[in-house]
Amino acid sequence: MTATEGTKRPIRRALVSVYDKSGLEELAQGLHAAGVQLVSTGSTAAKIAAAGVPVTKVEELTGFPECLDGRVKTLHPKVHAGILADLRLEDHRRQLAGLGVEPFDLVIVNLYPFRETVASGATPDECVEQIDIGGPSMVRAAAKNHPSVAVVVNPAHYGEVLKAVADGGFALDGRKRLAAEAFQHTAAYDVAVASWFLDGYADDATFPDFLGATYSRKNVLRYGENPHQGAALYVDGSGGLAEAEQLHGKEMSYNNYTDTDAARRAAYDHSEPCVAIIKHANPCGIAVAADVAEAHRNAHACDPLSAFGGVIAVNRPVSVAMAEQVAEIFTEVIVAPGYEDGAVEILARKKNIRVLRCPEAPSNPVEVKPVDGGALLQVTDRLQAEGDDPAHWTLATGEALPTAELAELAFAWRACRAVKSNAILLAKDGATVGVGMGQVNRVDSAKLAVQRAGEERARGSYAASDAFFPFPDGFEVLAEAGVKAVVQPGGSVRDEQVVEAARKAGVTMYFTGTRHFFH
Ligand SMILES: NC(=O)c1ncn([C@@H]2O[C@H](COP(=O)(O)O)[C@@H](O)[C@H]2O)c1NC=O
Repeated sequence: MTATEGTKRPIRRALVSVYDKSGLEELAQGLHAAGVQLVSTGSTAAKIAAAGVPVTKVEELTGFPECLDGRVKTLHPKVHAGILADLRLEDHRRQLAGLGVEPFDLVIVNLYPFRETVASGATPDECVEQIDIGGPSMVRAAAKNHPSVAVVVNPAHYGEVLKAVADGGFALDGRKRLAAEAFQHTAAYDVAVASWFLDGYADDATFPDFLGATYSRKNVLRYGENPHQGAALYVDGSGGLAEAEQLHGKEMSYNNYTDTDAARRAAYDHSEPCVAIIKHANPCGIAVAADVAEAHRNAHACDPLSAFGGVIAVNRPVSVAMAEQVAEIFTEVIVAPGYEDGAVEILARKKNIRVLRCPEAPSNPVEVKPVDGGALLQVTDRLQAEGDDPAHWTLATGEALPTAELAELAFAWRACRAVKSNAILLAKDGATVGVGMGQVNRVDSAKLAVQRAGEERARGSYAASDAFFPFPDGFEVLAEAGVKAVVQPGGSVRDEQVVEAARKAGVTMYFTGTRHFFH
């Protein structure tokens, strides 16, 4: 560190203009007690004065009234020259003196609550009024001029400010840190405003011209997908898994997050109580039932070998009965919208299981996937297509299924979506019994599903294929195993051959007209 970097700049004059007035009185009193002169805007100044602290109003400084409903308050050369003068330069100091402008050493600003106003459902005009103009201008000016000025955008730092003032001011590294935070603050603010414009005003809003997203680091993870990869978790402020409350267990790992995300995606695809058990982003079991304990038993029974060390997601609160079952099985993570009284304590008998509460269902309307040099944006697949409703399926061959059996096939279809392509899934009694995932041809996925189910469970099961059968061979594997019915999108140039194979085998086949690749 050079002498200049270590040298503190004393704070004698501060500009304070804050929307969020928490901690303001204590701050103003502390600054005043340390001999700092305060200059402030409208209601900030009023609150400071009410706390018994002398304060100069910005309009007294500028000689120009705050006007246009607050659209112009601090946008004045007397304010901005006072913030932007590089006090290391003799020439800037001389110019300020000539202009009769006094410099600011400290700028404390926080902005109009634009995002909160949008979230409240306010009208476009009300939202526009909450686009702060003067605030970001001061923040950016002060942050640019961090060699001379300290800028504070977060009331959580007021204690640190008072301490620094008492200690002779901030050193350069402290001012730089505050400046970086200030630019992050205004950047995130501008992204929110820019994104809102696209949503509200652009005609092709689904695929905006500009894709802006800002994240703040929540925590650094031990490592990434592999131990030689560094990793950290970032949040976008919308809640969800990234901000789930951890009620017990070891720190979440990178792979825990990706598997938990996949598990929640699978569990929330069903409206009945559902449990999904995931390993390496693929299901080792998904089941729906009258209650979560039964759903868990059935999901676990699908593939108990693979469920060892799995990640469990539930779309309902975890009951005590379910917690007792889970506590018997080595489980990496369990995530649910809530837990019955006593359930967490039961789960916590195992030291390492990570117990998460995440009240909201997954809700991202779009998915962004990075690719080299850019990103792909797509509308999230939420089983929202017409073909996801059995009422819209086409009977390709065989006897139409009675309602209860059609529901079995519909469960298989919905569950199949959670399986990495190529996906073949066998289900019985509202539970998966055999899952074939991630193969580069559909025949192998079918073989895997049948092999995992075993002869007995495969016979009479209901099968789903995430995409059409390009040839009859994949279907024939299922027919030989004795499946009762198959649902698949249809649409292959060889559909006729596939349907003919089903007809010959006496297997009912439905077409959905909808595909659910998942990569
Ligand atoms: N227009 C301006 O010149 C201006 N200067 C500061 N502000 C904002 O006004 C707020 C503080 O105003 P008040 O002290 O009246 O509560 C702050 O959030 C600050 O960011 C302004 N408001 C909006 O742009």
